[in-house]
This record gives sequence, C-alpha cells and structure tokens, in this order.
Amino acid sequence: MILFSPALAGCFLLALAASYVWVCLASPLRKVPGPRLSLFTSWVLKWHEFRAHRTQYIHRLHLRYGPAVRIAPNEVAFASAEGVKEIYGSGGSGYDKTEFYNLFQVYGRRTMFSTLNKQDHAKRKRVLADRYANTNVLRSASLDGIKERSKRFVDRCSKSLGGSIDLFICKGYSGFPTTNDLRSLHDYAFDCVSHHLFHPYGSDSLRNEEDEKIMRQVAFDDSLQNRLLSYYNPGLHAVVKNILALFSKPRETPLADNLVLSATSKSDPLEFTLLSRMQDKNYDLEQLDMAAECTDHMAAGIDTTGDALCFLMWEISQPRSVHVQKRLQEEIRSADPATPFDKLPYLDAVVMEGLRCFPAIPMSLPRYVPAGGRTIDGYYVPGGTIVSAQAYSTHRVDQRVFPEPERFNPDRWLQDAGDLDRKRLFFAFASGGRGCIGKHLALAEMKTLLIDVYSRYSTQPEESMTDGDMEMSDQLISSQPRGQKCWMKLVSLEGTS
Ligand code: HEM
Repeated sequence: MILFSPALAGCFLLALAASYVWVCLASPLRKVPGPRLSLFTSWVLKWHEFRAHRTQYIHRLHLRYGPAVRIAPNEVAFASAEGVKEIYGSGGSGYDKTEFYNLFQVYGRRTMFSTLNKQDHAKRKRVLADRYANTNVLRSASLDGIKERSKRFVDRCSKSLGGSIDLFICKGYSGFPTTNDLRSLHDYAFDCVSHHLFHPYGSDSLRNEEDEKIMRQVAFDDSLQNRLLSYYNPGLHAVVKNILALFSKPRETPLADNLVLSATSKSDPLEFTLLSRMQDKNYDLEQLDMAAECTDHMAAGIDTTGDALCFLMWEISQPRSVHVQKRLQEEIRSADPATPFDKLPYLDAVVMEGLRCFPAIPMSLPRYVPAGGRTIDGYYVPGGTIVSAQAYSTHRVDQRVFPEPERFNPDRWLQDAGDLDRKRLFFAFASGGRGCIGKHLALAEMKTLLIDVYSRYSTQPEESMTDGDMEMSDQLISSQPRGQKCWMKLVSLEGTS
C-alpha cells in the first residue's frame, strides 16, 4: 500500500523535477546567451510558432543576446557568417536535416528537399542538379518560356491601367477571380516553374481559370498550426485533427496532384525540363518519385518567387523608394533591348536588396549537430542539438556588414568594400550543398518580369493598403503578406523619356 501513498508520489515527482532542473543547469547550452526560461522549456518558442511569429521572436532574441542565442533547451539559433558556414557548409552540405522536414514528404516519398541525411540527398541531387544549372536555365528553350510568361503577365496588368490590381491574391473587384483578374505574381511563378518542370504540360494560370485554381491550392497554405501539431505531437494530432480542421485546414492539393500525375505520365517533355532528366532510364526513378519531386519543386517555386517579387515591388512603389524605381527604370530603358537580364548591375542590386530585406524563406532551417558535438561560432554545442540560422536575421544583425539594416538600400550591393562579408551573410537561398537548387531559375524569373514591368510602367501603392497588410507572416517555411493582399496602381511611362 505504501507504494501508492500520495506523499511518496509527491516525493517522486519532486525528485523528477529536481533532476530535470539539474540536467538543464548542467547542459553545455547554459553558456550560450539566451532567455533563462529557454534553458528549461521550449514552450515559449512553440507559442510564437503557433502564432506565426517564430521568425520575429528569434530576431528579437538576436538583437538582445547577439548572433548566437539559445531558444529552447535543445535548440540554438545563429546569425553569424561563422555559424552559417559551419552548419550549412561543413563537409559540403552541412549538418543533416531534422525530422521537421518529414512534414514535406510527398505521396509518402522523400524528395530531394525532404531527405534528411547527406548520402540520400547527394544521390538525388546528382539526378536533378543539371536542369537547374544556370547554363540550362539560360538556354533559349527555357528562357524564351519565361519571357513569354512575363509578357503575358504584363499584358494582363495593362488591362488595369487607371484602376488597381492585387498582385498577391488577385481577388479581382468582386472578390472572385475571373479571367480578367488572372495576373498575380504567383500565377506567373506557377506558369514559369511548371514550364521548367514539364513543358509542354505546364500550367497556363495567367489565362486559364482552372489552372489558377491549382495555383491557389498550392500557394495559399494555411495549415501552419495543423502541421506543427502533427510534427510535435502526432498522437494528439490524430485525436483532435477533425476539430483542428475547422480552424486550420490540413494541406490537400488534389488539383495539383492531377496536373503533376498527368504530366509525369507523358513520355515527351522537352529536353530542358526536369522531367526529361528524371525519365532518363539510367536513373531508374518510379513515376511516383518523379511526381513527388515535381510537386515539391512546384510548391518551392510558387510562393517563394511570387512573394519575393510581391514584397520587392511593394517596397519600390513606396514614396521612400521612388528614387530606386526611377533609377531602375532609367537603367532598363537606356539599355540596348538585347542586353541580357543578368548584365544590368542596378537591377541586380535591387533584387539582392529585395531578397535581403524580404527573404521569401525568412525563417530558420533546422539541422542536427553531428554526434560528438561541434564548436559553432565559439560555443560548444553537443551532438543532437538542433541548430539553425534564419535569413531574416543574418541579413540584419551584423550592422558592420549591413549598416541601417531596416533601410531598403540597393546601393550597398554596388560597393566593392565589404562585398565578401555581405555575400557570406546573404542567406535568402540558404547556402552550401543544400542551398536552393532553383536559385538561377528564380533570379531569371524575377529579373525578366521586373524588366518587362518597369520598362513600361511605374508602380504606386493603393491608398487602402496599410503597412500592417505587408508585414511578413510566417507560414511553415515561407512567408507572405499578413493582409494576404498587395493592391497597387500601374502608371504608363509612355510619353516620358
Ligand atoms: C526567390 C525564390 C526562392 C527562394 C528565396 C528560395 C529559397 C530556398 C531556400 C532558403 C532553400 C533551403 C531550404 C532548407 O534548407 O530548408 C531552398 C531549397 C530549395 N529550393 Fe528554393 N527558393 C526560391 C525559388 C525556388 C525555385 C524557383 C525552385 C524550383 C523550381 C526552388 C526549389 C528548391 C528546392 C528543390 C530546394 C531543396 C534543395 C535541396 O534540398 O537540396 N526554389 N530554396
């Protein structure tokens, strides 16, 4: 009977609590700066994650505690070049990914993005990398497709002259998209990425309402809380998922699945496409693996490029950045029309600064410290600890490298002094062997569209928009305007010199 006495149970719980506190206090992470509570619990971090504020919370901690900060008993965030290099670059592709990436499996398959360890990743990357190389993106079959879609986007926008357009969600005037309203940056990104994945079986969401619905399914993911719960507590998620679905829908993309499964069943995609590479018999990939890869890249290529363009165009439309827009227009309009998009230095600086201030994936990319532990930026971190860097902070915290970090200032990218330091901290596409494979494609899409828009138009913010509408809101991995809209006006430059 004595075994079940409440006093004994109390003593047992007390001893358990004391040993937990002891383990926390003895942790090598006690030496890493950070809020005291983070040594004992991850609940504060989780609270901010569920409220879609993780990135800003960690950034505030960096501003308070410095470039290395403990954010949970088993988690440390870094914002220094040394930290980034060690975590993402050591041994080529850095440390292994954490189970967080299990959330990104597609059709039950691991894609390149969701492979956790180096070996599996390297094997898949050997198949895919060729089609994302700059030389392949710049081939006319690929680039002409981007140019065609960019012209299509601008033509659609031209219809709004004298009125306003929502470049983000494109609800149109009645609240429902009609054929006349198909012109969001996400439609453009969708059509470009699906062109690169499996042309001629890609989407035409700038002209076709049915394809636009597919884009919406993939892009506007509001399953953050649902997916976080399934990650942290799969058991509880199984019990409450039906109730949770009323507030935070699970992620389902049947229309996109149809598009991809149908495209990957075709045997004649153009040679520059990713699908043609994956269908090479040497690689022995099953159709479901190819479909999973394509779905993944589609998701990776829509929100990122769409949001990056959206935040950037919004910024250069502000009265405070009018001089930037003017200089960009001058550079584009005075250049020989045959000038390649990557030979315009001010355009390059504007895009880099846009990605610095508004990285489409602003949040931390978690990795495990390998067995045996590592010293990262001067701190010993035991094996199994989750470590990460987030672009939002690496782009801001070190003010010797990025003075006045909150100011949108493309000129900083044109200075020789500090060039290397800026590049070491530029993390919008991450870095190392697991950095963004779609980087060249994304830059080609962004620059092509900016040339087409700003050679013909000026953009201005619409009066109903507030700063709050364009605050960055965390999703599972990317970010979007909190107001889910970006209304702007286009003014023709015709007649101006
Ligand atoms: C402005 C646009 C883009 C940005 C800012 C961006 C950013 C990133 C970042 C930060 C990562 C690393 C994620 C992590 O480690 O968790 C990543 C990975 C990746 N991105 Fe992008 N991305 C962009 C566009 C694209 C496009 C257009 C595609 C493809 C069509 C793409 C495909 C991928 C893939 C497949 C990976 C996984 C790479 C690997 O694990 O080796 N991205 N991207």
